Amino acid sequence: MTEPPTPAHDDTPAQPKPRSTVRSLLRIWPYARPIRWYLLGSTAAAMVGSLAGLLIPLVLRQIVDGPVSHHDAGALWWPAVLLLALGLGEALFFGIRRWMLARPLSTVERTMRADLYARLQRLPVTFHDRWPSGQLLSRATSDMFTIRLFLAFPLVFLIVNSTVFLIGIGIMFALDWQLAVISVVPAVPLIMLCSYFERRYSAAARLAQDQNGDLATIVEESVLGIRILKAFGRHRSMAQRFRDQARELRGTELNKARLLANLWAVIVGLPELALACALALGVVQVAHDVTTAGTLVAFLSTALALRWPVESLGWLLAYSNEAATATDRYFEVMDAPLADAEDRPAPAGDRPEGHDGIRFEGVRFRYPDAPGDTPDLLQGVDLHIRSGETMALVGNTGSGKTTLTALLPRLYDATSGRITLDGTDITELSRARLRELVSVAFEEPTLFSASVRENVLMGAPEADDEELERALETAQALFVRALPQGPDTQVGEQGLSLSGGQRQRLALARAVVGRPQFLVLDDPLSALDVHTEALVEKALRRVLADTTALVVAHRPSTVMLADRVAMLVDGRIAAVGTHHELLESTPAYRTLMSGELSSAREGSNA
Ligand SMILES: Nc1ncnc2c1ncn2[C@@H]1O[C@H](COP(=O)(O)OP(=O)(O)OP(=O)(O)O)[C@@H](O)[C@H]1O
Repeated sequence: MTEPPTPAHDDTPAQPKPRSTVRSLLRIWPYARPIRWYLLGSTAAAMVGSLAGLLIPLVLRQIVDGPVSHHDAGALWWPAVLLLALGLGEALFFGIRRWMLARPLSTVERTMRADLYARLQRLPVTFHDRWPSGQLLSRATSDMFTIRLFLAFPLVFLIVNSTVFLIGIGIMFALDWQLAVISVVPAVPLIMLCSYFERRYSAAARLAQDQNGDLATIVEESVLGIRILKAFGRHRSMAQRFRDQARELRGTELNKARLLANLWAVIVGLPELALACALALGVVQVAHDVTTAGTLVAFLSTALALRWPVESLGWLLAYSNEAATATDRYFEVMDAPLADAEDRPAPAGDRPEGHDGIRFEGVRFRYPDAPGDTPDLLQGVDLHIRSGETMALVGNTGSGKTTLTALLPRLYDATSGRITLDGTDITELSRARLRELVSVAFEEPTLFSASVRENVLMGAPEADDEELERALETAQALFVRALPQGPDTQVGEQGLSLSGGQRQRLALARAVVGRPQFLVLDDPLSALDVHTEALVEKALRRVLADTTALVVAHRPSTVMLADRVAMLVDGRIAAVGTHHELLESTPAYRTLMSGELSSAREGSNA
């Protein structure tokens, strides 16, 4: 099993902690509360149906001690009609129980799932960095299903069956206390066994559900990365990984089945043994006229009617346990802390004043799961990007350029130091406001299963067609016009496949459509051919003229878009200046640029 929750971080528990099944299940109550009357009605219907079934043995006693022992066939009519009515009543009320709950339960499931999705959207990137997507997927699907099923069956039947069991035992004591004592003796070992089983089963259930999540992660990764897997001929090894994971899950499921089978054997076996003893004693009692044959029949029928409540106990306990585990897994996500400012109301006057541009002051950063013995990735970055200026950010691979740009829209929060936009600390802005001000285009352009228009207008939902057109023009994404339905063509996973360069241009259009005050571009032209790159650069210059921008650059052509260049070395800004100044003054910059130049040349020669 991969460790969905990583121990080092506080928003994910290291290992499933020992927990109380009841306490876990109680957490579903806020969701179940709106349908409490349906739950109550359904429980009442099941109770009436079960009690109708429990009355049948008493009618049998009347039949045996009356018409049967008196050989009076005529007197059989009414008891027979009563038996039929009780049978039909039992069936009818069980039907009502099912019918009452179906719709309300699907509402509970929908609400819980919607809340989970909303939470996932609000949780910080650090959370998503450490949780495999399959784990989240299985929480949103199979765990939700388990919880719904718990509310539909085990919850209702744990209440109904326990009540029916107690009433049935009461009837048995009323019929014959000696036989009843013999019948209830197995209850003591049964209770002890159930508590032992509960502990073992709960650990196995948790393991199985986590392994299910891991399996979902493998499926998801192989589907998303199918091209890479095929290109590198790795589909067999991936299939082997899947088989290994599936085998582990199978082992855990078999262990669960074994535990359940053992419990079931005892739950069924012990009462049968007790019943056999009661039957033997009952026959002796009837032979000595201590009790009537009708009473013995009624006693045995009641004992047999209680078989289902007792036998179902194992299944109900097992299922309740799985539901408790599913609830724990659900709330692990719901309880994960949101980023600080998410919960903070936006302060009044939520708008930076002045024209100070972007300032990084002593900014330090390390990823929460970075090994303890490694130095901070950013070790005190000081950088001032003047208002209206475009600053290129260069540095070796892995030096932290992307990370530094991710701090601006607060995808991650700086460990210390501060970042200001026109003089306002970004932590004092609401995230919504911050993300209106700062627009980003990442190196990996992600498109969603939606139309081109929807994908681009994510950057400014209220923008009109004219602005959309302008953004597409700026990003040299006019290929959109030639798509089957123009900007309304579906793209992304469920739609038309676009080339890397086309996707990158749409991502760029998304970043510029809202004419943002601050623009962050992470190597925005890396997937473009030389000709398109020149066209995009030309249009981009116009956009950059009106905004304050930080552009991660790997190629000299991208560096040329900028007014000045900052060089990131060992977590600090080692040099700032124009491209030509740095070429003259900074040997490391010269090396970096000549490296990039030669690799660019190699690339274009290839
Ligand atoms: N989400 C993450 N969690 C932990 N470590 C990360 C994460 N993202 C990046 N890193 C690490 O941080 C370091 C810097 O990564 P970053 O992507 O910022 O570098 P970069 O300068 O943009 O590199 P490149 O030029 O190759 O794009 C790398 O060592 C990387 O392994």
